[in-house]
Amino acid sequence: MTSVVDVEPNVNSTRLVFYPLVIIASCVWIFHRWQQQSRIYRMGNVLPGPTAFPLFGNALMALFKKPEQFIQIGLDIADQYGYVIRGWLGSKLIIFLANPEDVEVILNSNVHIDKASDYKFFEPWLGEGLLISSGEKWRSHRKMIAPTFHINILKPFVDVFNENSKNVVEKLRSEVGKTFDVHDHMSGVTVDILLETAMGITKKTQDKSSFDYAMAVMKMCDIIHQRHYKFWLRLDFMFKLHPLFKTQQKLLDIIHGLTNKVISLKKKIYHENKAKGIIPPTLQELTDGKRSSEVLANNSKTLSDTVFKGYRDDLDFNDENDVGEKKRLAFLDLMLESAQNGTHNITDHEIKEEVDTIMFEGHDTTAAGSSFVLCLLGLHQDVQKRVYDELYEIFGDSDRPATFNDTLQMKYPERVILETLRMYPPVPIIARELKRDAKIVTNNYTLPAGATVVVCTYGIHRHPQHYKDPDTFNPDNFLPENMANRHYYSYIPFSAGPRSCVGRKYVLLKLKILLSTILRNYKCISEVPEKDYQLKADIILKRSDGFGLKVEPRVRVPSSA
Ligand code: HEM
Repeated sequence: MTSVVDVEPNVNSTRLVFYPLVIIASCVWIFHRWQQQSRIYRMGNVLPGPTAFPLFGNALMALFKKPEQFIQIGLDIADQYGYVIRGWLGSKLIIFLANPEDVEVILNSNVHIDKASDYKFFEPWLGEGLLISSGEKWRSHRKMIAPTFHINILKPFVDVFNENSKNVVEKLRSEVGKTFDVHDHMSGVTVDILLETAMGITKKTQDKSSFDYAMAVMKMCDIIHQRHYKFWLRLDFMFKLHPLFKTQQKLLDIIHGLTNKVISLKKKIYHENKAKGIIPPTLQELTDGKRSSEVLANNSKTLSDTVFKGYRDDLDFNDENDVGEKKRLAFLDLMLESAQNGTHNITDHEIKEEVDTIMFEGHDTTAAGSSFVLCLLGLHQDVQKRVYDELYEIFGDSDRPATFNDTLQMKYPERVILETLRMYPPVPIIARELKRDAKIVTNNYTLPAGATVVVCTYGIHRHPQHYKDPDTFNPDNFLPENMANRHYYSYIPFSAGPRSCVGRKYVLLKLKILLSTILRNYKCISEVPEKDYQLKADIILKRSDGFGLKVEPRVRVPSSA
């Protein structure tokens, strides 16, 4: 028989568990009811999407999943629900869009330009640089930075691209006969080129601090990636308790230390030169040709200029006065000049934020894009042969560096680059936060203010409605006749509209020079079929199995010889 004394502790412990559970369940229920009344909840639930659970929404779908699984999960959900899908991350409404007409409504708007809160992980590094800023600050900085990517500013970079491409060719000699990860080389050369074109730090003037900087940029990218897919690191207070936080602080000291040092040095030189009467050309002069008698015919339009002509951004409109080669100035020099001569009101701190932004945006995206191109060419030998033959027609068996005009002749290599960015867009999604309701084309849905809109670039690029055999690598997708009836927003590797990528022309020019130099010197071989690529989509699309490649020195004869 149980005594009264034995029963009491059991009853007490049951109460201790039972009452808090009832209180928690009631709170969840009240919260859920309150949420159901809210405008965003009512409007969000009009949209199709998987069943959501109180408190968690659809967040549990991501539990215990690896970043490598996200793309397939996304594609499966899209198969089930279509072009517009709603998801709840707790009480946060996320709307995924994959219809180019809907995407145009968002990306081509001057209203829906605010970045989603997920970009906040960049803040300690990039501050309020162009990538994450919004409102008037973004508008005025964009106005200043877009012209620094004018074709006249980019042309003198051809030498930088050539020199650094030659360096990669030299480094690859030690890899002949091995399978190696080509991304390491693409990442290294990209940082070197950025150091020179963004800050004016040449290979000759590079010292230990620029090497440390390059390493720090690569490691910072990795930390930010981790914060995106490890959900416990997303919370600031958890991140601050993690050892990665201390590492981040050290890396930021290195990165900001160098940017600040270069800015003060450049400013000093600017003032010394000014005292001697040496005034550098203004951005306006560089782009409209006032300081040049050399005027080239404006025949430098490429395939990409046609592909992107429906974007309606501010990059094509500023190339009208194409006046030929000019003095080479880094982006930082141009910003300092604009600040010093009073054309733009920008502080040293803001210049630092913009230089850091260019270093980030220009690095991982380009390294991933170029690594994909080389692996795909290694796999599709027929395509590589065609690329090489076209290069042979331009360069013969010479070892001369590429000129800007050569890049205009590289038609098939350009199609290869565009097709690679279609199948493997380095930025696989773009996220915006709606500050106002947005009416889209599909079913006339109204997306409520407060929602996060995710543009599914990867999904759009792989949709059979826009590309026949979307999973087959086919550079001829970018033949004019095949592009003619395609919606402009069915190809958006660089985003589109007012917030499109300012580095678009820079990167296409750079990739043509880098890749052609490598291919003129090596034959690439890759044995991993595309179906075995383990695609990892966090911020930048990469292969978690690495970008394995083999190279063989090339005998410079046409492939038919
Ligand atoms: C293959 C290489 C590249 C790809 C695929 C790419 C793609 C993109 C995309 C999709 C965006 C929009 C991001 C968003 O709205 O969330 C963007 C923005 C941006 N990109 Fe790139 N990018 C590349 C290279 C570069 C380079 C080389 C630079 C600079 C040297 C650069 C500078 C920027 C900047 C500053 C922005 C922010 C523009 C703004 O918000 O106004 N990008 N890029």
